[in-house]
Amino acid sequence: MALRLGTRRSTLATTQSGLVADRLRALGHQVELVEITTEGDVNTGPLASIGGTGVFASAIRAALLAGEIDLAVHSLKDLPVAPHAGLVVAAIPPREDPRDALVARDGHTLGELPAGSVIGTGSPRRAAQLEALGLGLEITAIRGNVDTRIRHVHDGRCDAVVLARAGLARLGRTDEVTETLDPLVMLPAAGQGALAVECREDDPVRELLAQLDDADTRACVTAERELLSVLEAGCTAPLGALAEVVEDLDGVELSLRAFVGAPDGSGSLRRSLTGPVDDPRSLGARLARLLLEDGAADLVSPPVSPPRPTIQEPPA
Ligand SMILES: NCc1[nH]cc(CCC(=O)O)c1CC(=O)O
Repeated sequence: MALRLGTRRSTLATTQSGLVADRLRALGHQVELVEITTEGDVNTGPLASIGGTGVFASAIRAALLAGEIDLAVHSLKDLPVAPHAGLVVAAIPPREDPRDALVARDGHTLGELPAGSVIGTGSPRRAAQLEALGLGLEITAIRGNVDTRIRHVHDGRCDAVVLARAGLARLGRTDEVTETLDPLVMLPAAGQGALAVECREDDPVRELLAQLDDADTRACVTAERELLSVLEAGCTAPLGALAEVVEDLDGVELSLRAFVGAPDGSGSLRRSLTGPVDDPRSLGARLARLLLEDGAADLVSPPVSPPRPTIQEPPA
């Protein structure tokens, strides 16, 4: 019997699902794609107001638990960090380029865009990092699929947009990229560029899917997601995180860099640490604690002003 792979209908989702289906077919399995409509596809309001990026995953997870499909492919960055009861991420295949990319008018790089240029992004993380550069760029909120967002630049509605390079690569659109943003300037979302292959926890298909897992990618995204989870940043908070397997004088290590910004661009923090590749969780947690010690909590959720002391009326 063919494995039923549940996917969202967007071109990016079906392309990503197709990549995983092809890998499974190459291992000798039959796979059929089952299209599922999610709330995030139907509702075009700002993501934050319709439940965050988790809206993309929830309908698909329900179909998995109901036994309507056997596996699902998610963009890992859209998958909530909390484990889902009854489900397991059976494989994290090799990651695509995790960096963000600029698509700007006239082939411009970020540095070439004059002050006052309009940058379209619906991502608080991208907006906060653009603000932090202090270039006088104007951020305007946009949503929509990759094609729609690129069209905003060709239409002249935006001078530039920022997109995940991985999405553009999978769709064969990297020719639109005018600058791939160095992580020193723009840290990607935790898990960006990576896919998550999910199935039911007790399904034997789990073993088969595990063959698609890439150990280095899993270590990197585990560190990034642990950081996210400890910071309790939630899916729309301005947080960037990138882990990489690096080789230094001591041998192979995991390097983790993070950015936390205030939603209004009023402040930001960048920190980095390295740790052993075989303990990515500790690295993520350590960097999260360092950021918290240095004031990240005030950026992630600005402290509410303490209630004014009230004068107690003496009992009558
Ligand atoms: N939030 C939408 C989304 N989810 C995954 C990708 C791109 C692919 C990836 O990051 O793996 C995108 C588009 C984008 O951010 O430009």
